[in-house]
Amino acid sequence: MSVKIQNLYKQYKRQIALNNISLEIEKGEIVGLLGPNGAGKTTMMRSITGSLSFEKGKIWINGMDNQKFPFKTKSLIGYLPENNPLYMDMYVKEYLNYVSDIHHTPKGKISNIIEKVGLQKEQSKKISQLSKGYKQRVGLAQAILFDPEILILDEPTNGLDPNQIIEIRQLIQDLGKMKTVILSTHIMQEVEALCSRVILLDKGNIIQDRSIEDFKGKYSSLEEAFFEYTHH
Ligand SMILES: Nc1ncnc2c1ncn2[C@@H]1O[C@H](COP(=O)(O)OP(=O)(O)OP(=O)(O)O)[C@@H](O)[C@H]1O
Repeated sequence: MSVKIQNLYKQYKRQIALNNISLEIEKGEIVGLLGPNGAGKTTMMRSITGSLSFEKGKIWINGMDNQKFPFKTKSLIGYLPENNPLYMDMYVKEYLNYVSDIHHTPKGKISNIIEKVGLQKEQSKKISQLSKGYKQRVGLAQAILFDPEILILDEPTNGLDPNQIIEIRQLIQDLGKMKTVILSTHIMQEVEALCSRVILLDKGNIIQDRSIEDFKGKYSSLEEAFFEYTHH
């Protein structure tokens, strides 16, 4: 099992963000993590990456408890956070060199990754000078640079133009052939194009966890299914 969560409970002051959720994700799955605003998606992703502490429950990454083995489990996960925090004053290559140092990755891999995410023409620019879509590509590059087994992507195509969306989706699809991917998005087309399974969170609870076909069920589209499951 790539990711296993048992009875995960997280509360921010009086706000329950995750209410005893449990799930298992197999190696090689591309799972769509859906839910209305405030459902708990980012909280769940940050808990898996080990960047957020939680009150109750356990998370295992490749069988290792992520609270007992924070360094080892972190080294298995590439994470593209929602707001894609980057060092704006750094140049693209300089930043990727820096990330590569942190993960002790061979420097030779950087040019390969730059090519993979389509940053060749922008690689000598300062990050602050890049368009939103290219900043997103730098975020993806840092997430995959150390070849993690698990990728957690929070709205990866947010802010990209239609051409870039197609390219990045293709990249995610390719990555999904070798890796476990957890993808949070509000774009149902993206879920349809990439995911085999959907996990739907609402108010901190998992209200659906099934194959994309079963999730769609009797509804005419994923949008309609989402609406029916979450509109109360
Ligand atoms: N640092 C925080 N302090 C207090 N409450 C928080 C904090 N972070 C999140 N929350 C609350 O926890 C709940 C879950 O938030 P979370 O960001 O995980 O939702 P989300 O599903 O990622 O939402 P979105 O789709 O809007 O990004 C929300 O009610 C949110 O207001």
